[in-house]
Amino acid sequence: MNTPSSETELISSPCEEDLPLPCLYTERLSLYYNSKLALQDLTISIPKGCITALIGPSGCGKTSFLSCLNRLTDLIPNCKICGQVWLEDLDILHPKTDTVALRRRVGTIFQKPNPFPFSIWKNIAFPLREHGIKDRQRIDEIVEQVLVDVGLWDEVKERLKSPALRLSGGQKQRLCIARTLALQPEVLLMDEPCSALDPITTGIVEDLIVSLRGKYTILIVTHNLAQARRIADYVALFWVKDGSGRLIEAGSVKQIFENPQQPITGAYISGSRG
Ligand SMILES: Nc1ncnc2c1ncn2[C@@H]1O[C@H](COP(=O)(O)OP(=O)(O)OP(=O)(O)O)[C@@H](O)[C@H]1O
Repeated sequence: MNTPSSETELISSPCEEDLPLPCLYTERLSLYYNSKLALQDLTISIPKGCITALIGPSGCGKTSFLSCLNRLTDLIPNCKICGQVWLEDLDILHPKTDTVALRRRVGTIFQKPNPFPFSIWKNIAFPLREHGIKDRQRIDEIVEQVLVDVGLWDEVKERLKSPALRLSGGQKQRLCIARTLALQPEVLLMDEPCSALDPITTGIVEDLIVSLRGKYTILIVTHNLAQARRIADYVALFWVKDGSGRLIEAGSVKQIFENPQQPITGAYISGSRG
């Protein structure tokens, strides 16, 4: 996994040679809100088919980084990005990049489950129809498949027409993941997907995320270091330095937790900083 080569004491991962091919790649990515530099010079490659956890204290730019990867930043007034962001051979920041197609390839799961105020079935059918899939039998097949994939089918198959808002928090989050999977993304951006869930439900959603490894490239923002250690293959630590968010260190989960190269990383994972 690449790390920035600027003067900040950043290093390359010793296991770089073993990394799977990158799916996403940023080079000297910086992000401003008005004149405030929120992310500075971030160079990283995200391995394909793996789970990469983004960790770091509040305000260090983890969510802002995710927003660059599917151009949600376009929707934020006075937000400006420079540098490069690639999804395989797609130049994400190119003005001609089709953001609707991009967001289909790069799906987002938010902290708070946000099902539509429709039935369980329609939560999945609606985006499919919006993307041109109109055949009822095909829609039914996809609804069943993605609900099976997220482990929800047996729990809801008798009540597909009942309101999604009546589901429990964990079921809602799994439905939101199913809704995203229905559009066959390549990348899943998950911004603290378990932070609104109790520990048992968190375990169910974590098992689901692990089951998606290999089929999707997953980036997960988490404040839960134990969760990062349990489920991630790779970890990237962000930190605020001189007022802007930086990438401090990125590497395999084993390296970051057992042999961190940077003093800040060691302090953060031991709980003495952050
Ligand atoms: N829309 C916005 N307008 C102005 N500043 C913003 C905006 N969104 C985020 N920021 C600022 O950018 C910095 C990075 O925020 P961001 O939400 O990306 O950090 P984070 O690491 O995800 O934090 P947390 O862990 O608390 O969610 C913070 O200083 C935040 O206040």
